[in-house]
Amino acid sequence: MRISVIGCGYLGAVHAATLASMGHRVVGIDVDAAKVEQLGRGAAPFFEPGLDELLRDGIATGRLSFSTEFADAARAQLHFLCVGTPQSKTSDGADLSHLVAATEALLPHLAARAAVVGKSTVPVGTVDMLSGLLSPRPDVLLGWNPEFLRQGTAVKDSLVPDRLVYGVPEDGAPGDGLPEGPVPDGGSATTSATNTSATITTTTKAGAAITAALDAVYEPLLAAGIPRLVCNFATAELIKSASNAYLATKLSFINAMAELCDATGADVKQLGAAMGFDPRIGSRYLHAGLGFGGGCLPKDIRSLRVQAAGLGVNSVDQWMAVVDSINQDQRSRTVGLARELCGGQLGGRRVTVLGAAFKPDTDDIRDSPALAVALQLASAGAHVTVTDPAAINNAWLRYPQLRFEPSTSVALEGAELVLLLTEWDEYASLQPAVAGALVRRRTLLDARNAVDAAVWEAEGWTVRGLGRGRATGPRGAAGHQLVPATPATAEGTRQHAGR
Ligand SMILES: NC(=O)c1ccc[n+]([C@@H]2O[C@H](COP(=O)([O-])OP(=O)(O)OC[C@H]3O[C@@H](n4cnc5c(N)ncnc54)[C@H](O)[C@@H]3O)[C@@H](O)[C@H]2O)c1
Ligand SMILES: O=c1ccn([C@@H]2O[C@H](COP(=O)(O)OP(=O)(O)O[C@H]3O[C@H](CO)[C@@H](O)[C@H](O)[C@H]3O)[C@@H](O)[C@H]2O)c(=O)[nH]1
Repeated sequence: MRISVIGCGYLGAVHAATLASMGHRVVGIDVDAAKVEQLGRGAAPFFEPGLDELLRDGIATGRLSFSTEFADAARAQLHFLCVGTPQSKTSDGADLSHLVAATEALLPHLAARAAVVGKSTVPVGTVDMLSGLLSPRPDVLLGWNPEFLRQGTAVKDSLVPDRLVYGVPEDGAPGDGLPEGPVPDGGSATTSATNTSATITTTTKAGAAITAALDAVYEPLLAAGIPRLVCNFATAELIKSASNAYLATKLSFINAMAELCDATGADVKQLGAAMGFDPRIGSRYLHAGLGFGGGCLPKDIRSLRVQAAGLGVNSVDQWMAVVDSINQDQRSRTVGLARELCGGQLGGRRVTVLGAAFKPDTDDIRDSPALAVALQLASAGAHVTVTDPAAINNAWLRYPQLRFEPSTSVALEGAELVLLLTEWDEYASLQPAVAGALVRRRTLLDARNAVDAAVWEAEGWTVRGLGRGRATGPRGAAGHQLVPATPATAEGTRQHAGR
């Protein structure tokens, strides 16, 4: 099928490349000329394992191209909207201006009976709003197909997703005005609902047509048995928001338990592992630490809050507020622990931060917990050096006030405190003896609970994690906590009493 992908960022570029790998002819459209130029050369404009190869293959076969011109999407039978829906600059809600702009720019170029399918994460009601924008073209199909890929594993997640969700028009809903005629790519107008028992059979003509079109797009995935659920627009919009809200809830739950572990001497790693053996709970997203960041979870739970509050659903509003607040607290708790490990005074201390990306295997620094902590340490007067295997350029462009160093070894030189804030493999597997020879004081705040503290302590390090009980230090040694330059602050004492 001829397909366009509008918006070629972390989601769209991967989506375009994987669709081309499935045999479709794909044109990616983006307003960012530099990004388009890079993608057109088969080079990913961001760090995503496996993407470069997929782009190169797609371009070499002639099936994949990129452009800044919406007119180049005119031959596509199906258009995927993948533009950003960031947090609004003026509220906690989602900024839908990119979606509106992209839809308006696409409108004059839509072929007869083309399909427009959104993948961006949106608040409930967005599809109805876009349907209004597309009303001059009642022949055009509209659907919503939320995406669940994770950065760092985006290629694999796209090629082997857990499920496919199709939001389609229901009886009488906007977008159900499909006139008589063929549907894109010769898809049948009857819905085949054999792929999953969870499929809701749609009876509307437009619903059947968009389902058939998406079935044609995802044919190899459906053939491999990937579950596919067909539902109305509101359900599709909410499935995505609810999924991210649940993941965020699980993370804030285990991080709240980590605080309880610190207050009681329990160990959150053992606690999470033991809980995870229960299949009703599951072990994933129970890794306690500095908390979640990125371009998705934080803004999506805030958007959900705003939606729920607007609808008078206070339970969800309050729930998300607590999840967000626990997550933010992990950052200030980490700064407080750093202060404590520096003897109550961060001013003038040489601190090395390992990690700038919001998680390993990406260069994305959107709402990065690591950088939020680094900034707080710097504003408290510490001399902070940040290192990261992939995200230094992005971080430096965004926060030129911080000092960045690409080499881990150089970054560690002379450090009085090391903070492990993004658990890249190369940090989790650092040799404590090697690192110990570089630093001034062997004190590690492992805010991702990534290293084996006992191994580090055996090399003379004082190691502190989140939720690992009380501070540990090398056996038989006095430890390496700094003597307070000035008495510990009231804030530090209050925050960390009982740990
Ligand atoms: N990043 C992920 O892992 C992921 C996963 C699932 C869903 N999502 C959702 O997908 C959407 C995109 O997220 P992202 O992380 O790829 O964002 P991103 O910022 O990396 O990419 C958005 C792209 O859209 C382009 N763009 C903006 N306005 C445009 C316009 N009018 N026309 C054409 N292109 C335009 C930007 O230049 C940018 O390249 C968001 O709604 C996000 O919540 C993201
Ligand atoms: O046990 C864990 C797992 C994750 N995290 C943190 O949680 C955040 C989010 O991680 P992850 O979900 O892997 O990253 P994303 O790429 O942001 O993916 C989420 O957001 C995407 C955009 O909506 C969705 O498509 C994905 O399904 C959803 O997992 C990161 O800061 C991680 O460090 C933890 O602290 N502990």
